[in-house]
Amino acid sequence: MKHRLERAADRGLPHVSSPLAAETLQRVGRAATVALYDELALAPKPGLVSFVDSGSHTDMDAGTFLRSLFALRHYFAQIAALGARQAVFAELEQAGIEAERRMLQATAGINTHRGAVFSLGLLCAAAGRLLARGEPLAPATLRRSLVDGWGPALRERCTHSRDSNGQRAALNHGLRGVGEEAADGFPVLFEVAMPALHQALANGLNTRHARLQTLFAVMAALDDTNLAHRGGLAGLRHAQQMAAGFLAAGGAARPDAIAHAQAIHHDFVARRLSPGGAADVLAAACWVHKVCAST
Ligand SMILES: CC(C)(COP(=O)(O)OP(=O)(O)OC[C@H]1O[C@@H](n2cnc3c(N)ncnc32)[C@H](O[C@H]2O[C@H](COP(=O)(O)OP(=O)(O)OP(=O)(O)O)[C@@H](O)[C@H]2O)[C@@H]1O)[C@@H](O)C(=O)NCCC(=O)NCCS
Ligand SMILES: Nc1ncnc2[nH]cnc12
Repeated sequence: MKHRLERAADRGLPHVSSPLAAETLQRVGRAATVALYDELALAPKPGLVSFVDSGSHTDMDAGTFLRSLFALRHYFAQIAALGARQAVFAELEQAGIEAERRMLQATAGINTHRGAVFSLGLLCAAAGRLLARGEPLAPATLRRSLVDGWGPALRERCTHSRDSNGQRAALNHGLRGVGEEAADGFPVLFEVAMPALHQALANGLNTRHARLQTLFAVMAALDDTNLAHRGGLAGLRHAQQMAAGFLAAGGAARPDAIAHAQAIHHDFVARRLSPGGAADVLAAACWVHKVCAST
């Protein structure tokens, strides 16, 4: 039985000429909504919102995220279709800005998925671009499609500074923000998260534990500007060390992995830390895994 969000996403398909391409683009967009739901549903997640609790957040809960996902249900198929017709970067950006506006309307101004609108949106566009060329979806081809299609525009965009939490954290601490990650074809996604997810599944971990392992691998490696915004450089480094400690102790394969992750969750809540960037990379990894297996 399909989830309500999946059924709603089915109706959001922009016009494309070939019925086969239309169906495939729809699947790509729907997979993004489902991947964001998968990220939300994972628990425990250090400092992050799940169906169990709101982590380090006082202004939002799982219901806020569900409303945001519902508002975004048409966007991912729309931007995949833009990618399929090799739209210029400004068109992708405009679609992202409009989606972000719908998100903020649905959440009464709370930022639930700004990073995901950007990152997963770009990945959906890269998938559309590949499908239009008749190429298969695989992690390496997706990454190449993104960099070949919009890498120079993304690099150029990084040179414009904006007044945002992420930009300020990146500038103050010399970190790589989401813009640089995107311009380089999301190295942490493709070089850390995807290998971690594949290895965990190959080792026989179930989906929940494999996603937990992936989240911690990402947290240990990513310059998550959300962590730096709330906790300064010390907060970011603390979070990275906790994640590295979890992995070094055996990670999600350890029998008491859930209890260990839960203890780190409590530590992050006490410090008001929230790795929203790592959460987005986990969702992107779930999406890559889904679309590469199903198209
Ligand atoms: C390019 C934009 C998305 C803006 O990026 P910018 O660099 O200006 O910074 P932010 O506005 O801070 O947003 C960046 C979001 O990206 C996620 N993120 C952070 N670090 C990384 C990283 N290293 N790699 C990948 N992704 C990263 C993160 O998003 C998630 O967390 C948000 C929720 O966290 P919360 O703690 O609640 O955050 P705040 O409200 O910021 O603060 P508090 O006061 O509560 O503490 C949530 O968004 C998650 O998704 C960062 O937040 C953008 O401005 C832009 O250009 N948008 C329009 C264009 C567009 O989308 N185009 C799409 C196709 S081109
Ligand atoms: N589950 C979550 N909780 C808080 N911030 C997030 N950003 C992306 N996913 C998130």
